[in-house]
Amino acid sequence: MKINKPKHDVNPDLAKERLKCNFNIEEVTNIIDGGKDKTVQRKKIEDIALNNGASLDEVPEECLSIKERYENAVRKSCVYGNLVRNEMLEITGIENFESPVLRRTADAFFKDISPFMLHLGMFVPTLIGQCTPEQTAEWLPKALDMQIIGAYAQTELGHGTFIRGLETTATYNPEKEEFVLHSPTITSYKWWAGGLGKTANHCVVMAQLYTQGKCHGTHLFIVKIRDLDTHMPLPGITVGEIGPRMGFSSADNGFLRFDHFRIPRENMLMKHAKVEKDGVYVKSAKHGKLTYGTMVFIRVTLVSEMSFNISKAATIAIRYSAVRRQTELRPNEPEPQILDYPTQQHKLFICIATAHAFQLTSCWLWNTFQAVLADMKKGNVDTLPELHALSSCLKAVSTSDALSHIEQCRFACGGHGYMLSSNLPFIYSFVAATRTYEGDYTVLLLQTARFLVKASEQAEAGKKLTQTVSYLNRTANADRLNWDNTHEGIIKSFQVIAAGKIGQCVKSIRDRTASGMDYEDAWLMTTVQLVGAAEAHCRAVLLNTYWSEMRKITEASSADVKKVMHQLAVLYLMYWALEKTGDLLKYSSVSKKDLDELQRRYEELLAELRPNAVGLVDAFDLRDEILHSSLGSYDGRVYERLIEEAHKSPLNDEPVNQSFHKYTKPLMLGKL
Ligand SMILES: CCCCCCCC/C=C\CCCCCCCCCCCCCC(=O)SCCNC(=O)CCNC(=O)[C@H](O)C(C)(C)COP(=O)(O)OP(=O)(O)OC[C@H]1O[C@@H](n2cnc3c(N)ncnc32)[C@H](O)[C@@H]1OP(=O)(O)O
Ligand SMILES: Cc1cc2nc3c(=O)[nH]c(=O)nc-3n(C[C@H](O)[C@H](O)[C@H](O)COP(=O)(O)OP(=O)(O)OC[C@H]3O[C@@H](n4cnc5c(N)ncnc54)[C@H](O)[C@@H]3O)c2cc1C
Repeated sequence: MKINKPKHDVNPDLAKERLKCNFNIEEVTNIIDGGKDKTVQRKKIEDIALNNGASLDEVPEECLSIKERYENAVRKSCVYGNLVRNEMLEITGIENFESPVLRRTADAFFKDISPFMLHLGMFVPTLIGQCTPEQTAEWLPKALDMQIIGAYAQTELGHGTFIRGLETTATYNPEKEEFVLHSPTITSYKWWAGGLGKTANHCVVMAQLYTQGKCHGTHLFIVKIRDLDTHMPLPGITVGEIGPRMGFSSADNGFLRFDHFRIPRENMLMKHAKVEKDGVYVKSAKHGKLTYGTMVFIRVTLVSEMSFNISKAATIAIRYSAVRRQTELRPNEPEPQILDYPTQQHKLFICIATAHAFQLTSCWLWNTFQAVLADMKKGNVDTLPELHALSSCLKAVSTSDALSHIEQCRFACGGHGYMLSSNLPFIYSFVAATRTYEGDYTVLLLQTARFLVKASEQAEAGKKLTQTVSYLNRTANADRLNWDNTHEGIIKSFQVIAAGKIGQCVKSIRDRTASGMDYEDAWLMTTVQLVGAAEAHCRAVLLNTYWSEMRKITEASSADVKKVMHQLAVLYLMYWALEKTGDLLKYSSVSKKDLDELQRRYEELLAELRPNAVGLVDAFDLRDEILHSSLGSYDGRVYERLIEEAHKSPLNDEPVNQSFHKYTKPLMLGKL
């Protein structure tokens, strides 16, 4: 495999680590990419991005003012967008505009985020999923060619989670064959939409549809908000940026208010429902929630996005841990590499395993999503509820796990991990948002819980369940599982934990309704348990999917690769078993002795993986331009880079800052 040769000598400790690696790194890279041809394609696309002005910053993004950051991000987005349009999509195929490879190369341009991300990330997918063929022909080519730039404006100041509570109205006027968009209250301001504040000239808007005096609930509309030539907001539109945030600092999340703003009837996205010229409302959808389709799509893609973010953080923290030496273990011996500490390995090796677990699960979820889309094309929506339940819990758990693992990576890098130049704070604040957007963690787990409670009742009634909950058919009446200290035994025990928790929720709801509570209150009182049950179900799905997909995908691999991939998956199983010992004790016959044995094996496994740690993160094949990290570069020049980055601070532009003469000196002299 062609590696990008470092310009400098590699740090000797890191070089030694690479000699220790006992498997073929390229083979693992190919597995992660989904095949050798995909690796070749990825590298080709990365070359295009990296040879054409990536990392265009003279001054680090974070040292710029809010305005400069935004303007710089727009400049780079245009260079990048042009490359996507003219060169990269040629390779991926236009239908793969959401390819993870494009997403990955975007990181070479933006440490933080592109103001155009939501254009490709949500606007275009909404057009694809919600337009009639005529509307698709009208809007999609323009959007893909970036003749129009869009945002996705759903959330309002008053409501994000509860979509049915949105207040923006779209009232149909049959005389003029127009919808009138209006924001009737302060809480109905559209709020948060990425790229809306300053960049977009169009947006998809979710609004309550009124026609013939009746509200038909939320529907989607495409709205031109700015003049294409002057970029001035159109009359009736108030639009702007919502202000500084924890992350997303180079983008322009926006607000939007409509004052009786008129759009043609054809601008309602009419794939699933339409309003006829005379105002008659016609619903063609076989399922009530198809207008939520873009959200399901993004939730599916976020699982792979989390794998990518964990792999970046793990690469940084593990390379750094090989270079960093700290604390004398024995007198007169060199300080050990911090990677030699089992506590460090405990923080970090799970990150490698989790990146693999999420990658394999995301491929499986993507295939499930495609199968559901194919069913829906044939008019069958029966498989949608299971997809919604799966994508909801996997989005919730993958974003939440990614966040805590990335935080561990930062902890693992000590003080230097707190530096923006390490890139860990950027990765962390980006992922922190994913736990909230596209459906908050708790809210999405409660959606999965609704599905699980129904499934549990069906299992009780002897009905055969769909694949991801079929374990309820086998375990619904099981009291306590006989502990079986094998890999399959651990997976089964997680299924029993999930079944036990779901069963307990059903019982709590029934007990509460039996004692006179109405169903809504009984459900509400049980929500803490329901969130736990949905999380447990998600863990069972993740463990089972990772294990079975890993075995499938490594069937033809070399013995060494098989071994290390197997070790990672076992580490993942053991890590979660040890994290959930309380649940295991409650729902299985596991003993203290069994758990002690599991702990011992886990610690041995950390030591077995230790020589391959750097090789495993090298296999993620994240080029320095994508990692943007003073701590995680391939050559391990950690200290040199920290000093180089320090010199870039604008505060070092002059030896004495003017504030000394203005304020500090007068204070010192008592002349303030
Ligand atoms: C061009 C230049 C280059 C630029 C460089 C860019 C480079 C980029 C390269 C590539 C791009 C790739 C990008 C990939 C990364 C993507 C990043 C995206 C960033 C996204 C930013 C964030 C965007 C947002 O946040 S948008 C807003 C999202 N909002 C939400 O998610 C709201 C959450 N709330 C809900 O979903 C719902 O309100 C709810 C589900 C909680 C409740 O809905 P409800 O009240 O209507 O329903 P009920 O609870 O009553 O349920 C009734 C019934 O319906 C079922 N249900 C609910 N939802 C669904 C569904 N979606 N599908 C199917 N069924 C559903 C529910 O289960 C109930 O069923 P029952 O059977 O139980 O009745
Ligand atoms: C960086 C970022 C980018 C975004 N981009 C976009 C965008 O491009 N377009 C767009 O439309 N939106 C966007 N959003 C908005 C985002 O989708 C919402 O913030 C998100 O869906 C959460 O909704 P909320 O803010 O209303 O939270 P709330 O619903 O107010 O949640 C607050 C708390 O209440 C809890 N809660 C709420 N409802 C329930 C319930 N039923 N049961 C139990 N607990 C509950 C939640 O768990 C949470 O702890 C973005 C948000 C962020 C942070």
